[in-house]
Amino acid sequence: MQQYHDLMRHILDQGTLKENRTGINTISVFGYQMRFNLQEGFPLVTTKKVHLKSIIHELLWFIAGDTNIRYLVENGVNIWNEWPFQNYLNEKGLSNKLPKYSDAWKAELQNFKEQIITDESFAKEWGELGPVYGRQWRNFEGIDQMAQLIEDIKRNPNSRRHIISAWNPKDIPVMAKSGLPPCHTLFQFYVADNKLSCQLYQRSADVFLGVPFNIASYALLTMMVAQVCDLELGDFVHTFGDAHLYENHLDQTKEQLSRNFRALPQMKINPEVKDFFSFKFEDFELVNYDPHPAIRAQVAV
Ligand SMILES: Nc1nc(=O)c2c([nH]1)NC[C@@H]1CN(c3ccc(C(=O)N[C@@H](CCC(=O)O)C(=O)O)cc3)CN21
Ligand SMILES: O=c1ccn([C@H]2C[C@H](O)[C@@H](COP(=O)(O)O)O2)c(=O)[nH]1
Repeated sequence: MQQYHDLMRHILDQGTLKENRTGINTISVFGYQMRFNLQEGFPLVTTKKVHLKSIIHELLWFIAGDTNIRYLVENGVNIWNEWPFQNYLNEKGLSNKLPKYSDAWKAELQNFKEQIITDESFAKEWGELGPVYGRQWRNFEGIDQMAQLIEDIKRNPNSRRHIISAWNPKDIPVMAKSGLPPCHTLFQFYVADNKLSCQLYQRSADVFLGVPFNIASYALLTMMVAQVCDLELGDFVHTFGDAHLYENHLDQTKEQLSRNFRALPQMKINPEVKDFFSFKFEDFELVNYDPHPAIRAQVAV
């Protein structure tokens, strides 16, 4: 995890102060790359505890083509709630009464979450994020990119066209309203020496909160694709556009940088699963994860 710490340090040393739509400024750099050899262990950050359960459920939710937060909330995953919630406040004309990040806003967010679980029609109306990742991966203007990718890797591993794009220009304005235009914009697979590698282009990266999730998610995705295509593991290459630290994450970042690395855990996947779309939560087991304690931080909405 040296590489992740190098990225945080690089931003602290070289980053430029920038404003953005969230109201919380960042320090940011443009263009950066990390590489993780997936044979060396599962790249889950060890200098703070990362909630892997959220990552697995989120990935299965993308793969299922789901775009409503209800499945996530039902499974205790709360990382996507703030965006449909803010949209709900805006539509109901409540956003002035409940200023973002205030205690009243946080209390109302809890109510919103309860209603998503208990009231199916409320979830249908307000829990929908629009045509985000799940939609674009499984139904990009009628194309199931994920199913095609798996078939193409099996049939023609040497191809240089193993790409999935979540960036659908037609849908960007709709996504901007209820969710977010995709941050993990495009990814490509590569097969050499019977090993599968994956590279992600991430246009915008919240390095303290989002990036540990993104690394683990794409490492897991690569392992799943490798298993169903009968390939060994290669590298996960993580390429960034705007990589930033929010100003209210700087103390947490320094705290994390003061901690020592620990050995990487291993991810065990049920070897029986050979159909990419049949993976279930129970098919994944993380072993030997011994992280430092979690570090809390507020997500910028
Ligand atoms: N500003 C921002 N940063 C992000 O990382 C981000 C977004 N927005 N919007 C969409 C998704 C949602 N993601 C998120 C949202 C919240 C956490 C978060 O709060 N993580 C905490 C607790 C996680 C938990 O316990 O489930 C953490 O300590 O990692 C992480 C990723 C990643 N994305
Ligand atoms: O998987 C994700 C999703 C989102 N982020 C971060 C990156 C930015 O801080 C925000 C998105 O805001 P934009 O104004 O649309 O760039 O969310 C992430 O790091 N990882």
